[in-house]
Amino acid sequence: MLSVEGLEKNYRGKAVLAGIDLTVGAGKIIGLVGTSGAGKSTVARCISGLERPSGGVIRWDGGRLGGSRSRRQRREIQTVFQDPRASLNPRWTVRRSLREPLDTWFTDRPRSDRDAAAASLLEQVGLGGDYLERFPHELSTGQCQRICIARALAPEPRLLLLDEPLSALDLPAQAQMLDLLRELKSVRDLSYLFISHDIVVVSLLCDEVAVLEHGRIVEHVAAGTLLTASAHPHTRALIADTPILPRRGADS
Ligand SMILES: Nc1ncnc2c1ncn2[C@@H]1O[C@H](COP(=O)(O)OP(=O)(O)OP(=O)(O)O)[C@@H](O)[C@H]1O
Repeated sequence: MLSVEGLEKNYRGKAVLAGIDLTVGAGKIIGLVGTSGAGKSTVARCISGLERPSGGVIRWDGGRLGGSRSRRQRREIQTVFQDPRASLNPRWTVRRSLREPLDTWFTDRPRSDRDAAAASLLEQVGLGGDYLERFPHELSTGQCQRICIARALAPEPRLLLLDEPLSALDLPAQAQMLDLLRELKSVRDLSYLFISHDIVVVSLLCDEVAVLEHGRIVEHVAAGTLLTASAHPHTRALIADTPILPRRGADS
């Protein structure tokens, strides 16, 4: 489905991405983990078309994803960003935020179908119809992120780029969001590129994980063995820096 080959990005002559190779197959959840500044969001912005790569090739179903993209290419890859409040228009009700992508992508569908689709999207992200008339300031950050996910799902994408979607949320909301992402993937035909600085979260959600350090992928690991059998020193350092993991030999 998605393949990234030798992706490079320079900002003012400084290499931020130095040859990234990444594949997201159908139905897969691929994690991209790294510390702040490693280049994770730059990868997402290049895939989504917000940034023009300095080198390398991005392919979608074998076809090149360049600067100008087909309507189908734009519809099939959607992004969810880190800060849900910044992603929503504060003056729009939830109904309007959900109708906007439906009206953009499905002008051919009757208005009643688009109304029904907005209500259905809301239900799929675990919020009832009484949220339709609310504004973002009347919602929790977790509820705002659910609306952002519903908006991303509205165009019926095949791939979601999830760029730190949990980092604005408290721990209970993060756990609920992980459950929601698993559920959505199982009921819709979706793949995820899940970007996070949190190695525990990626190990819980993903099938495979790429570890990014200073714009290079230093290791690709099966998520099931990420915390126990990863070999690269940077991955071990990320694990060691994670406070909620019990330390071997620590006082109990
Ligand atoms: N538009 C830009 N112009 C110049 N430098 C940039 C630009 N965008 C990102 N950078 C630099 O590129 C590097 C990677 O940034 P990026 O946002 O991709 O990292 P990240 O891993 O997503 O970090 P974080 O988790 O903090 O967002 C950083 O050093 C950043 O300062």
